Amino acid sequence: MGLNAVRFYARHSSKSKKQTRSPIILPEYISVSNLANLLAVRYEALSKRMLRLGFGQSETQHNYSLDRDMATLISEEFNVPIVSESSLDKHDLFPQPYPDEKLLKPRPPIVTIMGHVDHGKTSLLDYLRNSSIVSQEHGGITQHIGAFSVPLKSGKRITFIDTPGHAAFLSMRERGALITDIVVLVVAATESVMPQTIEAINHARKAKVPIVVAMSKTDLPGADIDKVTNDLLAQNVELESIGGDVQAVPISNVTGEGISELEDAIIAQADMLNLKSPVLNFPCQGWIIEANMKKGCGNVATVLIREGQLKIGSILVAGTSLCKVKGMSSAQGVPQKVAGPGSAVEVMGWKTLPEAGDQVLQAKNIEIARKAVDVRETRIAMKSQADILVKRNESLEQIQDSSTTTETETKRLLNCIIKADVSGSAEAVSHMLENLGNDKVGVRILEAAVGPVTEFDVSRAEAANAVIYSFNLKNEKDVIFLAEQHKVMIADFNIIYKLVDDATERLISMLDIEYDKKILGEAEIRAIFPITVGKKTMNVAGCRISNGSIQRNNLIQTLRNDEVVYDGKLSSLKVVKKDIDEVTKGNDCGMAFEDYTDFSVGDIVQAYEKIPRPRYL
Ligand SMILES: Nc1nc2c(ncn2[C@@H]2O[C@H](COP(=O)(O)OP(=O)(O)OP(=O)(O)O)[C@@H](O)[C@H]2O)c(=O)[nH]1
Repeated sequence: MGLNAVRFYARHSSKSKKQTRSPIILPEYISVSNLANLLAVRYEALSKRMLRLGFGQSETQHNYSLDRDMATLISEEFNVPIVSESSLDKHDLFPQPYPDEKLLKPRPPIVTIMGHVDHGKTSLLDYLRNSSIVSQEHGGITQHIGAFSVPLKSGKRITFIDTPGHAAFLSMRERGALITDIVVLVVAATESVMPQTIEAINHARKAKVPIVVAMSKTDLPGADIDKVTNDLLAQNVELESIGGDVQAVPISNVTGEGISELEDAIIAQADMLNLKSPVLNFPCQGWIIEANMKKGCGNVATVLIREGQLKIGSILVAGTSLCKVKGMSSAQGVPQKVAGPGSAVEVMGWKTLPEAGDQVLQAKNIEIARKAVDVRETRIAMKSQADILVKRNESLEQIQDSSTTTETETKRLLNCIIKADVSGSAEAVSHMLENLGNDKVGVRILEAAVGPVTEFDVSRAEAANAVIYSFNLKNEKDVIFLAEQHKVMIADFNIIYKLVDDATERLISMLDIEYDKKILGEAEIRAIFPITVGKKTMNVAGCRISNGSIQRNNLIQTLRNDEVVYDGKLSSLKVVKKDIDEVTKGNDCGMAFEDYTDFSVGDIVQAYEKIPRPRYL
């Protein structure tokens, strides 16, 4: 039933009621029996009330899932106030809008390197990472934390994400985490544009992230910059050298030639983007780049900071993970006390492992963080409950659908569940059954699966009025017994054509029986006599038998101008005043018909027998 109708009934049925119960939170979907639990009423009481509200019988079943609007209306009927799920939001954490432009400070660009396999992404990242160590005071061994920053001579910095290009970029973009400001597209000048180059271009374009091209392997013979330029043009990437707006820098990851120019190009692009973030007096916000368990450190996660400053002791929430920052270190292994926008730091202190792509938000204190985690967990639980309910409803509907639509106006369907020894035979059986039938009857396969018939198959078959075809299987006695109890047919076969014959017979038996009429005798109505039976007067047809004979119990039809005007039975057959069983050709008799007196002189009365026509597909 429609929501408006329910609303109408609810409005008109509820007297002014005072809400007395403590409020409940309704998920997006809830089953009828779960709603009964939540409302603390018996299922029977709830379904009764629902029927009164105008819900259909099927909508009051235990497993039927109600959407939040419906459940709210019903709950109101029981005086139970509802707290909307959105009220959970007030305990959650959300990214803060940027303050006044004047309070924003320039931040380093965040760069992802993408490109075709073997074109030099890793080599470029290695070169950049090594150069970052060399130029660091506390130089040491770099640790892989998923991102690192390269300080430049100019004092500026670039942060590179160094998880495998495509995967990281895509998974984060899918989660709505647009972390990257610029894509460096590595194209080997020896090979030029390749399929993954095009893919990377498309990803960057979709995400509206500008590209800087790094033409690698220019130290090798065969490097052809013009070809790369033209091939990129064919992909609508117009390089500056031919008047476009995309910067391209020839580099060698082996000699390091061109790499500082590439850094300059990235900075120039970043300047155009005018990347700025709030730093002071703003909660720290960022993204999880990687997370793992580290021996001696517990759960660690790399946080790429976009806004604010992260400090030891800060409280963070990412997804449903909570962290009181115990320690931080850079990709160069340098411990950090404070990290600002554009920095990637490995953070210790996570209670549980967050996921790459989770947004990181700072909470003012641990209570606020805990509440946020709580509401997020509640939301996830509600979502998964809703998903389960929706799935359950779908399968319920499917079963109901299959049982109710077994007989459609146009075609009757034999519902079948096929169980077979191997998938090949399950497929073969379903293929053959699917092809059976005609425009009036056919087979609907609810399931074709491998393995013996289960209790679930039996209950499903019962609900859907289906036959279970079991092919080449030994079924358990318990299941066979259960099927017998529930009058479910398990048709067992080892030979496929016998199975097909069985299904064919079942289909044939579903066809309507059509009959031919064999005329046994014929009479003409020659006069109409009124007779008195008790206090009633009724008309009787005076007939003469012109052909064959007419018996008292024969099926009778009356024809007028060759059209059947009556089809039924005699209520009496008399010769003179005597009841008689049969009158033969040439004799006169009086006939009265069951519920029919509208006959006329000249009508033809025929006695007939119904002969069923043979049925076949
Ligand atoms: N001569 C030369 N060799 C390079 C250059 N860049 C990369 N190589 C070599 O090319 C091969 C592939 O380089 P990688 O950096 O592993 O390429 P990749 O794009 O990271 O490859 P995947 O990770 O497999 O996608 C390696 O043998 C590198 O040494 C370059 O600029 N010049």
